[in-house]
Amino acid sequence: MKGAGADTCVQEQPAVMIKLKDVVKNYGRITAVAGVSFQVLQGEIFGLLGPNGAGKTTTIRMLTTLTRPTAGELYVAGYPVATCPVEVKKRIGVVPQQNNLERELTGRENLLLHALLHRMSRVERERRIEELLDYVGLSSRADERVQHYSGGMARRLLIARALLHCPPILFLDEPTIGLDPQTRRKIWDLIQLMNRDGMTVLLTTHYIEEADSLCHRVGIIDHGRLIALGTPAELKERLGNYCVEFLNEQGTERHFFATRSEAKAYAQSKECDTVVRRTSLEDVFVELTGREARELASVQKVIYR
Ligand SMILES: Nc1ncnc2c1ncn2[C@@H]1O[C@H](COP(=O)(O)OP(=O)(O)OP(=O)(O)O)[C@@H](O)[C@H]1O
Repeated sequence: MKGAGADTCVQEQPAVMIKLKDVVKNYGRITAVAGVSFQVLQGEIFGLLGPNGAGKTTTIRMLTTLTRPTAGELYVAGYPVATCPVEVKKRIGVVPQQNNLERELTGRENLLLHALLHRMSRVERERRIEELLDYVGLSSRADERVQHYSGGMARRLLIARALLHCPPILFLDEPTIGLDPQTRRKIWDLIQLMNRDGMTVLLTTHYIEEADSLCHRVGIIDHGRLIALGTPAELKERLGNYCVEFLNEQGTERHFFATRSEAKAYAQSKECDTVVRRTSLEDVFVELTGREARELASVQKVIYR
């Protein structure tokens, strides 16, 4: 017989905040998303990684009610996106890849405009705008026009705008693209801070090393298909935790091993110079997609006006 105490100690499962089931999106003859299924749990930072044109933005657009899927089901905060778009919109913040701030308005005015669209009361919006300007470090520049903002400042304002109505789920499409390393680090710190405050985060990125250290789980998407899903540690382990790397006539050759001693033994058997190192998430990405993430990041289009 179960004691009363046993019932009170049952651990609650974290809620599923984002769910996709067999989602397809066609644009005419182009299949942008080709049957993707995965879910994101409450409090997770989930990274969607993939080369250009893999289908990441399309996936975010469907989840955030901007594009309808051709087939499949999407749920956000427990609501079906197809039939409850208003309920979904109330519960999500979206940081788009493109800077769509009002350039002629100041940072504060941009936030005010968004607060009015969300029908926030005067008291609430005034409090929340000040709070968020402080949170993203823009209080002293809040009354300057956005056209004078740097790329990093604009990105921080986009994040503040997305958080204005206190959504429990945040979508960020390439939040650090085109930013210098210090600014990128600041944005990632901010994402971690928001996550510590309980927010569920789904983001896309080309900076694989950042996803490696920040995302609890990642999904790798290529040609519209999810080709790997797991924690960064799980994905690296599947490939082999140690890598032996050396140059041949065609370029860099990499071999993966479960243990350091196996990797070292292999390296010693080679006659050329070799490097033995821990496997990175970028190795997983390159092995699965056949493309170098660094090359992809360097050919990104400039997206800030
Ligand atoms: N509105 C559209 N009309 C036609 N084709 C589209 C449209 N939007 C996206 N596509 C195509 O769908 C595919 C997936 O595009 P998507 O923008 O989702 O990729 P992505 O992974 O976000 O790429 P990136 O890293 O470059 O942002 C691409 O082939 C793209 O050209």
